[in-house]
Amino acid sequence: AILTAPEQVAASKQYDFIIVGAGTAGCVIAARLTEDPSVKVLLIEAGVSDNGTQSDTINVPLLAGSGIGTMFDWNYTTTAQAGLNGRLIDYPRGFVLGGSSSINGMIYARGSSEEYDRLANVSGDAAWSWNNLKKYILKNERHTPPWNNRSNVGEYDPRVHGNGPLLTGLTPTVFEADKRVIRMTEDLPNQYPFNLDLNSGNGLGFGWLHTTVGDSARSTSASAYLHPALNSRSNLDLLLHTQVTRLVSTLGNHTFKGVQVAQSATAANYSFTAKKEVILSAGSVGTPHLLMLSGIGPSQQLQSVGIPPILDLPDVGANLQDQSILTLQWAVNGTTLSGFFSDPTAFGAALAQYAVNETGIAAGNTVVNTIGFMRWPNNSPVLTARDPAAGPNSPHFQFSFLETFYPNVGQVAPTTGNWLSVSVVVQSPTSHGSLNITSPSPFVHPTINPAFYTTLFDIRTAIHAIRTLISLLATPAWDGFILEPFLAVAALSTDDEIEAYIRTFADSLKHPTSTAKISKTTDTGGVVGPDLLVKGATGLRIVDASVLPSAVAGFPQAEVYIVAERAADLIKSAWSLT
Ligand SMILES: Cc1cc2nc3c(=O)[nH]c(=O)nc-3n(C[C@H](O)[C@H](O)[C@H](O)COP(=O)(O)OP(=O)(O)OC[C@H]3O[C@@H](n4cnc5c(N)ncnc54)[C@H](O)[C@@H]3O)c2cc1C
Repeated sequence: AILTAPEQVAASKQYDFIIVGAGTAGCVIAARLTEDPSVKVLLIEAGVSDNGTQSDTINVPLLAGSGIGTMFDWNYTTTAQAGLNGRLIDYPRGFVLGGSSSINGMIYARGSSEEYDRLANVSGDAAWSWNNLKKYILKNERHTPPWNNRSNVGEYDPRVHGNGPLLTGLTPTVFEADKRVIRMTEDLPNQYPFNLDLNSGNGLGFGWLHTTVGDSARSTSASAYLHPALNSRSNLDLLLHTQVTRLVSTLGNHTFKGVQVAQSATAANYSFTAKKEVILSAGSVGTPHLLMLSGIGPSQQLQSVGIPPILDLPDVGANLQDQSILTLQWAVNGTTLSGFFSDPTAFGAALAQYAVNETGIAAGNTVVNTIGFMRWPNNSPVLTARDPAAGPNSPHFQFSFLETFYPNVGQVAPTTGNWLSVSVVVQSPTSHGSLNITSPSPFVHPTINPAFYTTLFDIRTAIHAIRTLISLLATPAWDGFILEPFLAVAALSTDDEIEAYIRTFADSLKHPTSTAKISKTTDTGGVVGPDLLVKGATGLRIVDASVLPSAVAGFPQAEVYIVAERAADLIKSAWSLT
């Protein structure tokens, strides 16, 4: 059942599990646990439905990205970023069923197998390794053809895709820039190798991008997992528009099987108790915030804002990692989507066509179809002290090829010409920030400091990536296509100039992780053990991006889905469920 107010939860109902957050991970857990008809689950989501008047913003692939800053977003902001000239950065997180999977950029790239092997090493549990996770990797996702049934032969490896509920696919339209990327991999395979499938565990090279688009619509954790379960099962209740404000320690000790909820700062509080476990899936911001509100975290910090500490876990909120993004733009000779995006009539016509029969440019992934993952050369001095990549076959930086002028913060897109933008991402940053609590009120946002570009490695890697990109676009594959760089790009020559560009324009890629990170059972640090149970607590597990040990070697949503699939089995096995 879908409930919209806490008083609708029947007092007589005894839930086995309470899941906090119907986001990417939370919907997977809710759907998998309720496969056992004997289990009763209450899923609590602070945000809104994905099936309302503005749900096109979520569902129409062309509109990906436009949920940012709307009612579907928690609308967080970072602290002033010392590495970005003191700028404050918008920090979106999904405030809607499906969580961030409903407002994200839809890229589905599992990345390097070494990422998962690192998870196994850090947690001391070999079951988290790539090879041992194979079942869950395939259980989550399914490749589907684009709306126009364009053949994808040679653009992906069907053997590495499964038969799961989440739909993914490749672009319905190939652009000139995509052809040039592939030609470059044919011309210079040693420098720029072709990667047949970025979901195969091979984390390096250039290839076609899978996005979470299937049947002409965005596929989310809610559309793929939650709604089918809600539609067919009576053992799952979803409580919407309701924030969990505190975890309650039921026995007056470290057993956290209760939650307190409210619909606003002034509304009444209600409490619910789980018979078996509370599962926190509130995301890399929501999860550490809620732990701290409940007295679980760095004791001194909690005391300083008037929260009585119950469980001292200094790593709650610490270790925040994120990846940053900026773009460089070139005028090109050939049609891109620049004209389409600057023509409201054409844009409107595409949406009108979509409304009629879910076809056309609005029905598939559009802006970015090809991507490349690269490393520093292995003998680079910058790697001498420590290589932060997940392993020797994992990337340090990444390029995405965007079929339009993609402005950096504060830039305005030219209204004429055809443009190619390439985004530059430092994939394995060494900067670490933190998330801190400033008030005992659950309705006051925590402070979020990703600490972008506060290490020499990160700035040197971004400079190296930009230089690599400029020389990449000078290879023969791009002849006759690239006309000239945009003004701000043309001005880049010295390292100082490139560094200034980075600090002026870098933004968040919106990939925060590690604020409740996993560690070995025997480690004193970390927040959860290999079974994702909170260290020192009973009845409390965390399943979301916050447990990941570091910024991911691929794109995070794929890993979150995979972790959640295995976590569901861990929970089932702990309680002998089917
Ligand atoms: C704009 C944007 C673009 C992105 N682009 C990509 C991309 O292209 N590819 C990719 O792989 N990743 C991308 N990401 C990142 C990716 O979406 C996230 O890493 C992933 O979805 C996180 O999943 P999660 O389960 O940890 O959290 P979420 O999916 O964010 O779920 C957390 C849920 O908990 C709810 N919640 C929080 N606190 C409470 C509370 N106290 N009570 C009740 N409910 C609560 C939230 O409302 C939300 O629904 C992007 C993210 C954003 C925001």
